[in-house]
Amino acid sequence: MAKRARLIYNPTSGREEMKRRLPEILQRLERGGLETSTHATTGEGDATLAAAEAVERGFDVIIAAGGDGTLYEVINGMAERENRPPLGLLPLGTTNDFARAMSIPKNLEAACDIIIHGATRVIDLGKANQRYFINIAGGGSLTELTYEVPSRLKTMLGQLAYYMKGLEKLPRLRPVEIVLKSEDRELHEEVMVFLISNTNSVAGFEKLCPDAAIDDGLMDIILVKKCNLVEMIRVVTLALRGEHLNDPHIIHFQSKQIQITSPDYTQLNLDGEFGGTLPGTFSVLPSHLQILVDETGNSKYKGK
Ligand SMILES: Nc1ncnc2c1ncn2[C@@H]1O[C@H](COP(=O)(O)OP(=O)(O)OP(=O)(O)O)[C@@H](O)[C@H]1O
Repeated sequence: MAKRARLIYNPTSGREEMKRRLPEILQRLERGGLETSTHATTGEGDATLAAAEAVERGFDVIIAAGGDGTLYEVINGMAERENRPPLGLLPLGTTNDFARAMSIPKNLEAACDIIIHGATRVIDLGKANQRYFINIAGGGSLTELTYEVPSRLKTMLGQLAYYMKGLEKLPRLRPVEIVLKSEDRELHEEVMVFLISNTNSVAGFEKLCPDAAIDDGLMDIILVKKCNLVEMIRVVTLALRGEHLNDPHIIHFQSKQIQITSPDYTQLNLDGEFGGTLPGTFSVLPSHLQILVDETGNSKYKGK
């Protein structure tokens, strides 16, 4: 019997690619044995409602087509429900960190074939207060830039929009004071940024947390201590090469649960989206979601 799939797609994502390619994608999924119905998201939060509804309706597969923002909303709709079906990804967005971490190609035919093939990998999810994240949670002035870029600008300029916004923000960097408590430590620090990572590749930093594994039941915590602009640029440059962990401005450790408080008003960024403010309790939900992946981990379309 054919499986029933629910394709939740963001029509504005990337360069509105889904608007053009939907018929061809549906046909490919259908031929591969997935009877697929669609939900086009209408705006912020809609993918969360659509994903929750898809679980309730008992679909065999949920497919998130969009960027990391759409994926974040979809996992937030699924995380608290029982009988969560496997989740497939069609990466369309400006940033597809999670898809990249899972070696899911941007080539849509190849990504459809991975979904059709049906191999799954069980992964951890992160929880930040009452919300969930799949890639990374963070805070501090550096992380605020991602959700300041309007969706329309992102569609027009793609990745460039982030960098422009990032450069504009650099002179405004200021540290925040935090108290971080985990199972085995308590830190009082002034930090430029704090990151809590589930995967090892984040926003162009492919070796941000070399030890982070998506299924190890642990989060990787990275703090960048207070520093000046020149030091900050040095840390970022080292981080791009994956050589930052021994820098004196970096604190790095792994944990299952942490609490962070701050006397400063500090926004949280979850997978690139606004995620409330501190105080925050962050934890891992081990083996919480099945992702449809290329089981060889070695797609011939890799990187395309
Ligand atoms: N119909 C819509 N119109 C405008 N915005 C939408 C619509 N549907 C969803 N959104 C919002 O668009 C945001 C960004 O979406 P998404 O991540 O898929 O694409 P992106 O902006 O291309 O990529 P990324 O977030 O990876 O940079 C989501 O946070 C979502 O709330």
